[in-house]
Amino acid sequence: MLSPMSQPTFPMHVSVTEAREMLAALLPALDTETVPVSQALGRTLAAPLAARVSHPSATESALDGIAAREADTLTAGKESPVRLRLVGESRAGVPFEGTVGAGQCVRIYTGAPLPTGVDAICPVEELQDDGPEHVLLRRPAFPSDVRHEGGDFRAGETVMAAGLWLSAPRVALAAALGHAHVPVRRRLRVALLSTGDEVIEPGQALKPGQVYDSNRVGLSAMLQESGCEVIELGHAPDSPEALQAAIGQAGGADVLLTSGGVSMGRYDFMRDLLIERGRVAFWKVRMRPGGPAILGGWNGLPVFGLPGNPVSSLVVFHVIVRPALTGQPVQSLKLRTATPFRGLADKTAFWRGVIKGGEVHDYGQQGSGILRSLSDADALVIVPEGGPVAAGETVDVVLL
Ligand SMILES: Nc1nc2c(c(=O)[nH]1)N[C@H]1C(S)=C(S)[C@@H](COP(=O)(O)OP(=O)(O)OC[C@H]3O[C@@H](n4cnc5c(N)ncnc54)[C@H](O)[C@@H]3O)O[C@H]1N2
Ligand code: MOO
Repeated sequence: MLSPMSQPTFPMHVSVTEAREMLAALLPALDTETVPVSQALGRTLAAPLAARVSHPSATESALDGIAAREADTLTAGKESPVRLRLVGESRAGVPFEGTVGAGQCVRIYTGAPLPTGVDAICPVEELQDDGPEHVLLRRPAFPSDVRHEGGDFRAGETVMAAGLWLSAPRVALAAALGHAHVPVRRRLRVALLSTGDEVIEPGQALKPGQVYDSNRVGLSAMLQESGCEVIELGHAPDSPEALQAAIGQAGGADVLLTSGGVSMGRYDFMRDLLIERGRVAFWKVRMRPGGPAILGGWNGLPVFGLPGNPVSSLVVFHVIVRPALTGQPVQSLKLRTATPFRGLADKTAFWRGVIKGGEVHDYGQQGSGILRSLSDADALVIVPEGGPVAAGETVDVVLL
C-alpha cells in the first residue's frame, strides 16, 4: 500500500473544476446516430436542428371567442356593450375564407386562423348572443390574444444548437420543428462496479457490519438519467485479484466508475491498484464530501474511483462526473441562507440544504454516511474554501 508519507508522482488535492476537466479530457469523442424523436430524451444533439415549418403555421387566435377589428370595439364595457354582426366561423383546420368588414366579426376557436380584415379577439366569457346573427361585447377585443405566424419559430431558422442536452421540453421542440428523427451522440458506455467485503445486495439478510449496495443502485440511476449506457459489473470484494478480474469485464466501455476503496485504509485496493499497477491522473479533490476520489486508467480504460461513503459517491457524481460525461455544466443559483453554514479551510463544502420560504436551511446531519441528508435535501449549498457563511448571506446552490 502507498504510505501517506511517500511522495506521489501525480497531482494530489486538485480542485473540483480541475477534476471535472481532467475526467472530461480522458473521454472519447462520440459518433453520431439517428434516433426517433420520441426516444431522444436525455441524449445530446449531434447537429443543429432547423425548423422545417413555422410555428404557428398561420396567424391564429389564442382564445375561444370572436375575432373582430379592435377599432370597432374600443368603447365596449359592461354598461356599454358593442354590438357586432356575425358573418361566419373560423375553426382549426376549417378557416373562414372571406374578408371580415367593419362592424362584423366571426366566431373563432383557439388555434384557428385569423381571417383577413380582423386583428383582435374577444373571449367567449365576455360575449352575449343577441339574436342568431349578432353578439354583444362587454369589453374590447385585444390584439394581444392573436398569435402571429412564426411567433415561436420560422421555417428555415436554426433553432437548436449541436451539443444541446435533450430535456423533455427540448424533445417536444424537436418534434414541433418537424423532425421525426434526430441526430444524437451515441450513448457513452459506462461500466459500473462497487467494491467492499461488507457490501451486499439489497434483499439479503444483513449481518452486523454489512451494508446494502446503495451506491451502485444510486449511481446506475444517475447514469441512466444522464443518458449513458450502463454496463453492470456488479460487486467485487476487497482483494486486488477480484478487482482486476471485475475490471477485466469492462471490455467495450468508454469509462469505468467504481465505488469504494479509494481512501487511506489498508484494504482500499482500488487506490492501490491504480497507483501501483495502473495510471493515476489525480488522487483527492479539495471537496467534502468526496475528498478521496481518484482518476486514473487501467490498460487504456479511464477509471474514476468514487469514495464509498454513500453521500460522497453521489455528490461527486453530481458535481464532477455527470458534467464531465454529459458536457452539461452544473447549474447553480443564488439563495439567501436562513442558517449559518460551516466553512472548511482547504476544501469546497457541498452541504445539504432544504429550501423553505425562498431561503436555504442547513439540513442538520451532514455526515457522509447519512444518505437521507441527500435524499431529503433540495440542494447542495456550495461553501467555498475558507467559508463560513453566516445566516442572511447569499450562497450558490445546486438544485438536486
Ligand atoms: N484515515 C482516514 N480515513 C478516511 C479518510 C481519510 O482521509 N483518512 N477519508 C474518509 C473519507 S472523506 C471518505 S469519503 C471515506 C471513503 O473511503 P473509501 O472510498 O475507501 O470507501 P470505503 O472505505 O470502501 O467505504 C466507506 C463507507 O462507505 C460504505 N460503502 C462502501 N461501499 C458502499 C456501497 N456500495 N453502498 C453503500 N455503502 C457503501 C462502507 O461500508 C463504509 O461505511 O473514507 C474516510 N476515511
Ligand atoms: O469526503 Mo468523505 O467524502 O467526507 O466522507
